[in-house]
Amino acid sequence: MQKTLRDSAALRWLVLILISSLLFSTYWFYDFYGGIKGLMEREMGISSEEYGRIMSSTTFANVIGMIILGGIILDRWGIRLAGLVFGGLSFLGAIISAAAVAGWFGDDKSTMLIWSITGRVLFGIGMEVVCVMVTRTIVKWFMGYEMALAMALNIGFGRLGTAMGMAVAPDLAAGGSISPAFSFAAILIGISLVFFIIYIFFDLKIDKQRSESGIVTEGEVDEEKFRFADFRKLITNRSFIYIALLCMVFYSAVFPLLAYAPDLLVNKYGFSYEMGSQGEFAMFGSAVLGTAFIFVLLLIFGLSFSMIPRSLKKNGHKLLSFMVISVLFLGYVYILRDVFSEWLVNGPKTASLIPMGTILFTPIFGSIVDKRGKAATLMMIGSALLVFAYLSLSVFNHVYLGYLGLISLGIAFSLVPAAMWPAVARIVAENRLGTAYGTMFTLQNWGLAAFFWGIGALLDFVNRHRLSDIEAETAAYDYTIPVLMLALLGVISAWLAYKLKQADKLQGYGLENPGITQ
Ligand SMILES: NCCCC[C@H](NC(=O)[C@@H](N)CCCCN)C(=O)O
Repeated sequence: MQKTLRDSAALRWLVLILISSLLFSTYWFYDFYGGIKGLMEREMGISSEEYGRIMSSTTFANVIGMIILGGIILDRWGIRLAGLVFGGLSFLGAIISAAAVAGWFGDDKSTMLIWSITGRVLFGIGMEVVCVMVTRTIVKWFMGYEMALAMALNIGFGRLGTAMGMAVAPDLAAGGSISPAFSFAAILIGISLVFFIIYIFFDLKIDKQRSESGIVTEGEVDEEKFRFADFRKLITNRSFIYIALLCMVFYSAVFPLLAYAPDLLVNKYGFSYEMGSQGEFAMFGSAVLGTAFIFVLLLIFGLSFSMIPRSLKKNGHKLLSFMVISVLFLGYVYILRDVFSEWLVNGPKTASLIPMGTILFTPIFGSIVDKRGKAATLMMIGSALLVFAYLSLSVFNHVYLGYLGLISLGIAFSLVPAAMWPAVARIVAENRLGTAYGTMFTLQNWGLAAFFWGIGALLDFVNRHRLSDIEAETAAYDYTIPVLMLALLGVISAWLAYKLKQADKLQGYGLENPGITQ
């Protein structure tokens, strides 16, 4: 068969980097609010419920079908045009939000609130369709190759955006105004759109090659009109129903919590919003140096290890690698103990370690799905871990159990997405993936709308007798009930993953089989 651009590994990964920049910037904008919740409340004069309303507004247009419409448009217009239009929409929404908090439309609370919500609504439509578009692009380039790993790395870029947004936003707002944090996040989206424009050249070229070699092209996909019968077939497919419901319930338990996690740590365990005595830059410097050091050691280890002849390695090499990597990791923690001791008492920085951890774990689990399969089982384990995480963070009060809860949450947040998104591409044909992901994201947005707002509203409600003390900073929010409510979502997720495994056995999509076929 004639080769196309996607048969070159280097080009596949380059394309992944180009399109993932959009995920990095839009996830940054989506999640950086969590790092400055307290500051936003003080500067804009809003309550927890109103903060929840702004976060929840990201989903307002999506709950009434905007992503499905976006997915259908994507399936008809193709990646290039849809990417530009919806990427541009997310940029516009971000600019409006930034202008709102800068007081461009007026500096009274209700004007700021209305325009912040307007910006988030537009941003929400754009970012979700961008996410569908990026996922479909990965399928186009990686199907039959390392698709789960590519999706996991792509999610890793997004998580890096989430983590950095949460961790850096308080520093950007440190001058006493939240406005720079908003402008910076909006500019990032603009820069990533430039990367997407570069990608368009590769997309044009591969489509030309695919049509020359008789493979179905974007153009042919576009010509196929969206048929309602396809949509009906999709939403009556048992495996698709379970995976879509799992997507809704699982993400409702995770994304909203991230928007409150820094505040939870500050209020429950007495963490702070400010950094300690050592100074940001000294700490940042030692973190970068320490990380560079560990990479050099790993490189030396990798190189010397690859020189050992195969016959000598046998089974001992796995144990040896594990031991060396553990020692290096402990050394890393030891060298950076000052950095960690300051970070682990800071709410936004500690919370940012959750998405940060997933950057490492999601590709590891993605690679396992590629090579060994077990996607449905991994989704069950991930959901069960969520239950443990939320019990630790709600009914118990010990800070070490809190850390353990955060680690479990990070692992769950890596396991389920790493297994879920490639699994959809097994259940649904490539030219209907836009509609399938769009449907899943719509359900997900229903859940997010309820829980982004619901946590804030419930928080205000269960703390209603001490709201004035909380405002005067003489009392703290009690997060027990809102987090316990999320543990229940974990139980439902585990059940849905189990039902998915059963449905797959009947329908034979092979979700438990390895993904690499070429
Ligand atoms: N290849 C990407 C697959 C989707 C990953 C998934 N993203 C979503 O669910 C988005 N609808 C919402 C993103 C919100 C960002 N905080 C994910 O796991 O991130």
